[in-house]
Amino acid sequence: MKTSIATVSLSGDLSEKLAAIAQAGFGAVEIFENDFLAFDSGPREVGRMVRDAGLTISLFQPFRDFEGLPEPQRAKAFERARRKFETMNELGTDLILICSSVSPLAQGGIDRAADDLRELGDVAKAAGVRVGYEALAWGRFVNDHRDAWEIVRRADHPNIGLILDSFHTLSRGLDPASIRSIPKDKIFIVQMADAPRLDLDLLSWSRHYRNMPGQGDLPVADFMAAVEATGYDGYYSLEIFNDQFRAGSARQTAVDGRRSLIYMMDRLKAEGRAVKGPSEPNPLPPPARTAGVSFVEFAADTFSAQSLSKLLQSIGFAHAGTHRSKDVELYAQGNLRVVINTEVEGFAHSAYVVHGTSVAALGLRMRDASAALSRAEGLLATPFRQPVGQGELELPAIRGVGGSLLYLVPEAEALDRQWETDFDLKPGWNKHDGAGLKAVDHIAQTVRFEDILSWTLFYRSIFDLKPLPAVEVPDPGGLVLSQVIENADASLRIVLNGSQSTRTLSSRFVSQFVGPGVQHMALSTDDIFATAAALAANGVSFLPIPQNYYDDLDAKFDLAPDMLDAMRRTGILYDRDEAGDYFQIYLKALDGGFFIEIVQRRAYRGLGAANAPIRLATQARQTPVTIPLL
Ligand SMILES: O=C(O)c1ccc(O)c(O)c1
Ligand SMILES: [Mg+2]
Repeated sequence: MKTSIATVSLSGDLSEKLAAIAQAGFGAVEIFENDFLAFDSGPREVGRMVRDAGLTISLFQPFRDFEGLPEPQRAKAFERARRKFETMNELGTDLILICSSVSPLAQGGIDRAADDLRELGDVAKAAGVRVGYEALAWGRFVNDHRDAWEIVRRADHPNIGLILDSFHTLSRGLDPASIRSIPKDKIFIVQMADAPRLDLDLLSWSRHYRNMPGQGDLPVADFMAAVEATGYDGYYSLEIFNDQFRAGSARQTAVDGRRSLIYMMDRLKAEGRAVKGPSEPNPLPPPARTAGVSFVEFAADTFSAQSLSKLLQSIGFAHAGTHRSKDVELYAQGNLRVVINTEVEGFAHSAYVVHGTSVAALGLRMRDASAALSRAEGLLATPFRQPVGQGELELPAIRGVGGSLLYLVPEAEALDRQWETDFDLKPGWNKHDGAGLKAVDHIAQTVRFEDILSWTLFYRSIFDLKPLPAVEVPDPGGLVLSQVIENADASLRIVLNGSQSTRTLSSRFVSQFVGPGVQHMALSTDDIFATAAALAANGVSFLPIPQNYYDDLDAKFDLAPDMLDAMRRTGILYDRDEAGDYFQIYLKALDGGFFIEIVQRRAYRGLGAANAPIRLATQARQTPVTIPLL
């Protein structure tokens, strides 16, 4: 697959954009005219910069309001085109995009437009360039790729072809199947973009909310499959107008872009809907199958390690063993494994120095860890390795949120063998029921608001995880966007939270405390009342929940008075869906904002979103605005 991206998709000036695009492994770049005009080097030098970066210019664009003009504007438009063709020669590109006219002066008519393009084809031929015609979804007369194709067909000129853009086709609900019969040689380039479903006018939707294929709700895979059916073997070029991407990291956006194209093409190949060229690399292993969280690793110093250890023991964990060669302690309860790493070198130490006491790594139980690693690498994840002692287990790992690690733990190693290899373990260490906590129900990672789409794509492309519809949760300091991603049996649920307001607990966690990373983990029990009682006996205190909340619960649900009373006294929250019910209780947050939640679910599918505003308001009342030392 030949990949390209438009400069308009990224932040920065032209040289920053080119560096990011080359670094992410694209073969080509669309030069957006404004990026060129605003840059202070001439076309020859820009062309050289592009080639020095190892890139080709796939397209120069856009050229607006060309077709259907009356004289004298028509002659002027031809003259303007001639000038641009000269610039293209200096830049070193042979393809320009003309988007369908929005000019109030333009006149309609398929033949009139075809005549204009045929005549322009001769000018283009003389200049050694080609012209691609694209239907803007809001074009005055031409706003459907089928009409654009008919114009190109009637123009019948070798230097005039069609440009397809998934957004323009799919935003108008046009059936991409109509692309299948277009001869591939007449498709000069294919532009790709997805978008969330929004009830907006087409132009605003397109100019602000496009996103990477796989990040939105449009049927981009069907569009791409239709293009593949023509035998097209040119560039897939991302053209993403997005306010967040314009403000974000160019390098990250570029990597996300390449990841999205690799992911889409891999999906099509797996479904037998893509043409496999002889030069195509081997397909990736299928989406990596997950089976839950196998362990959670904290980075700490010796001081914070003591408080963490106390906290873990107060919620029923037992100290299970000590690493044979490293300053790492293991705690266990049920199927839960938590390690505290106080090494003064290596990865966990760097994590501690940068983030303070925090979750530095998650172990994910994988059905096939080595296949998972090669899929992750194929999707541009950063692998991580560090030296292990002799005879110690080396687990494949990749970088995740905030530079933390995701260890890919082979299922067979996950519960016991991993620890038996590297740790001196206490007898019966893995038979400890403690307070009845069994497993990780979900892990919540707080990220910068602008990065939610990026991490969602990361998880869903590499793993067998699917995003649920994102929800907005009110915090007293502003709204928090919450995106759940889970596997089919919900044995792994990851929540990504991010907020545009600086005053929410989420934003404060990212900007004042840990940075992007795990803000809370929810542990499951089969009897939340017994677990809460055991914890209370150990001196654990819970987040106090307002009485108003319980009065409302009483009004909403038919709960046994005794149970409601016990919930009221303890601070247990409740929710119900069609499938079953859900109980939650929160421990008070640590200084850095990290907290533990305990849940009991009976077939319930969600994460208690209805209760989140109550919890956030209570936490906000409890969280000092000062910056504690970690
Ligand atoms: O928003 C626009 O005007 C615009 C311009 C050029 C394109 O290729 C496009 O898809 C949209
Ligand atoms: Mg376009």
